[in-house]
Amino acid sequence: MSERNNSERNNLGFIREINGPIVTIDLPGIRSGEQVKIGELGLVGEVISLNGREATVQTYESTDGVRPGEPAEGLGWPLSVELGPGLLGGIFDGIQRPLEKIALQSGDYIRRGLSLPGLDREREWEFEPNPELGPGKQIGPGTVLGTVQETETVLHKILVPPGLEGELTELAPNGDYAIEATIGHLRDKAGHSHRLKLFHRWPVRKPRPYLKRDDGISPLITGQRVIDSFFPQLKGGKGAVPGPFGAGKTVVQQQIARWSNAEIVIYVGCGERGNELVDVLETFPQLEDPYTGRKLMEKTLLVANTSNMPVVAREASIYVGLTMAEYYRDMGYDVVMLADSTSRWAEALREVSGRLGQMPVEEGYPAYLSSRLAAVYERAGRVETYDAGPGSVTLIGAVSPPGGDFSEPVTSHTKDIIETFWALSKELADARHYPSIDWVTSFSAHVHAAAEWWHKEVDRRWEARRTQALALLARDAELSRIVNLVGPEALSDAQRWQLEGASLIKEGVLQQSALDEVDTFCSPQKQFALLDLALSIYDKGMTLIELGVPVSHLQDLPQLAKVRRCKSIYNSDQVSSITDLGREIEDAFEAIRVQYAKQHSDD
Ligand SMILES: Nc1ncnc2c1ncn2[C@@H]1O[C@H](COP(=O)(O)OP(=O)(O)OP(=O)(O)O)[C@@H](O)[C@H]1O
Repeated sequence: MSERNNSERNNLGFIREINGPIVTIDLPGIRSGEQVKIGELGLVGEVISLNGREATVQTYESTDGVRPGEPAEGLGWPLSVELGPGLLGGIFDGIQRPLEKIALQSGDYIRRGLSLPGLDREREWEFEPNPELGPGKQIGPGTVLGTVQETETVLHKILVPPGLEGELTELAPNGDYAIEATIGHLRDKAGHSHRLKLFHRWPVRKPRPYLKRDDGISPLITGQRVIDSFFPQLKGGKGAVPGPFGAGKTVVQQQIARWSNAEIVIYVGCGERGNELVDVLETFPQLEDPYTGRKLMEKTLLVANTSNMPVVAREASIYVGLTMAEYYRDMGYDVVMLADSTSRWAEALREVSGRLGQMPVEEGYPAYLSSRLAAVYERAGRVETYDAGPGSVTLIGAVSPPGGDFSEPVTSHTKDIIETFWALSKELADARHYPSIDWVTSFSAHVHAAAEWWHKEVDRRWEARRTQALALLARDAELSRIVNLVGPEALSDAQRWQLEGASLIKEGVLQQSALDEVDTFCSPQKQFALLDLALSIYDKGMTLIELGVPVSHLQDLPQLAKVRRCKSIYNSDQVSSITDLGREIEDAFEAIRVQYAKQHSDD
């Protein structure tokens, strides 16, 4: 794996056969998973299978024009990324080449074989050594050697790379250092000295180690009501956003990137259509971090496959993103990684497997689709790091099922793996009900765990209220079917009030416009206040209806319209105004009750 090994080997061979992005090479001593350079152009590739000295390579750049007989070179290490300061704010391609630098060197179209390191070699960073360390201290993987202020808002911890352990013999003083400068020395058990730098490399397909899994509970608050209050996600959880074309996947992901309480955001655009990617690349740098007022990119990095990279390159980009996510997790940060979309990633698997002549199982996908998907999601989690407290990677994958059919293999396997499923619905999107997360087909395995947090931090009735709202929505679906069959006249007053209650939940709580300045974010306290408001009105109204008050008396109340608009009238700091409105309506209901009782006694 080390560069030293590489120079000791004769690592030159030649190309035998080319089958699109799959290239067979003849190279004695090559290892499985090794990174290779293919052809005169030096295209980037990775060995995916070995048969003696013959290796099958998956290339991440187009092999057009490359011929058998051209050279193939083994680099001696697996496909790896560079981890150190300078990642945040960056836009990388699927193999961590910095896209902006590439554009400067080779224009908008990436010249094939272009080899550029992920991290800037020139830039200097002010390193502040860890005051608790000094010569003679025993250090190991993940020990925090010191810090670098990577962006205005993110302090980058410089970690001892996994695999290194021993005695610190020297640690550099405070000062400005480029990433390749030596900032310390470590002597291992065998007496070998290792140089420590501000960065290290890590193979993308190997999950980074940590001390242990951590089962602490902390919800990822996204500020989106249908997510937080109905289908909550915990930090370190695995989620999926499946949705048909145009149902709002991008907006959901952007809202999470922007508003969630994650400290680092990694967005991997693995092979969505070119124009969408352009949209992301243009939008993200404009977004502001509402918590700091600074650019969102200060805590964000983007990985984007460019359209001139072959489909198989999408396969690597998820691992590239995940490795960087784990790296920030190891610094003790809560990271959210958005993968857009895992369907396109799976298509890359399908293409490679087809070219390798493997037996397709479902719709052309290989038998290992589900285990690969599971292995990707397995890298999410909340962990206890070696030296930086708890950290987490929350992985949220968008899924774009062809024709919106959720029974297709990628969606159905994903559903078995993840813990939160935010299913976008075409019907809701067509009705302009946003976010179009369908409350019938979506689910969260985190509800009880999240309830602990909600009950402690917000209100102990949270879980009961959530259950009641979902039951009312289910009742609404049943009643709507009856109305469609026999018309609204067939409904009793109580049933009509149930429809009214469900509509208050849908319009007053579930619908949330990302474009509304006030409503784009909703604090947990405001979320609960809105939910409680809608349900309290429903409960009180039902009591009156049971006493015989006609439903129209209640439906005519002018305050109900305000309940529907409340979400965009009051911001998250004005929760008491929402409770006041609740009281006002309660008084109005009481007046109706008194009047009704009086009428009855007069009769
Ligand atoms: N929460 C929201 N608030 C307001 N408008 C929304 C919301 N979600 C989606 N929209 C509207 O729906 C449009 C389509 O959303 P979006 O681009 O996210 O769809 P998509 O599912 O990502 O599409 P694709 O299938 O092309 O990836 C947006 O441009 C916006 O007008």
